[in-house]
Amino acid sequence: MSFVKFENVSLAYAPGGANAIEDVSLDIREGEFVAVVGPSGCGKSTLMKLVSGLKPPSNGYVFVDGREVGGPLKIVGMAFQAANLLPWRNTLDNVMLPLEIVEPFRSNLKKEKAQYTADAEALLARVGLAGYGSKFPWELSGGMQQRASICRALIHQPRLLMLDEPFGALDAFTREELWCMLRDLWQEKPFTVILVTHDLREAVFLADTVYVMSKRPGRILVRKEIDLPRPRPLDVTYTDSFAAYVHELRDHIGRIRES
Ligand SMILES: Nc1ncnc2c1ncn2[C@@H]1O[C@H](COP(=O)(O)OP(=O)(O)OP(=O)(O)O)[C@@H](O)[C@H]1O
Repeated sequence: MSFVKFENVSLAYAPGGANAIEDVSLDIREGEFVAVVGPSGCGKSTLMKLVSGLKPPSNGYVFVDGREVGGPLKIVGMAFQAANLLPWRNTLDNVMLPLEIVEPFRSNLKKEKAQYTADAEALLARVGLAGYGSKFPWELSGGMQQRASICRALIHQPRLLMLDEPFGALDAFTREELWCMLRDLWQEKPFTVILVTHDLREAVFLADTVYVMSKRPGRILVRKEIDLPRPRPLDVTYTDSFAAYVHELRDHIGRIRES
């Protein structure tokens, strides 16, 4: 049974205008780690907006957890390329923000404040930010801000984590560190992930399944299962089988760009 299901979904931002994505069908099972790659403007972020209920489809149906999506979903956590931490809140208060918004946490906040704070501190420690809760975003490096942003996306234990190029602005070493952080968080307690990325190595290292989208209007051209054993150490990125997956995906993208 699929957890996220698209049935022949198209979306035109302007009524009657050109489609941003067209006739997209896909099935994602609960706990699956999916990466979506494709040329710039192919509709990857549009796909995210449809899953999270921020945009309704112009045609077709989007289902999450067996129900048609009809508005913003609370079982979703999101993180983007910019960490977007609120500068006037310290790191701990940034991480705890969803608990002030999402039910049932919001109603229980006063009663459970101590427990929620302990949970947020444990999550920060889990990603290497123990002791940084009282620091403000501008006192953290870019990689630390992004770690905190992922903690904020996960604090309300969403069943679906949506990541839109979360590591795109980071240097190569920090990026690889954060791949491992995400791998470990997911491995420990698998939630469903949809990761939009331009980085094919990132997609192959992290995902169970990689979808390749065409140029606008975005369609799903390829669905590739990544059959590398888990847990995946970073060293797997130096193996021939890893390189073969990356080359195959690069060939698809190359052909799309030429077409
Ligand atoms: N709010 C909007 N109004 C009108 N058109 C939009 C809107 N958002 C996106 N588009 C258009 O829809 C298409 C898909 O955009 P989208 O942001 O989903 O692509 P993307 O694959 O995420 O791009 P990138 O890789 O550059 O981030 C683009 O042609 C874009 O111009």
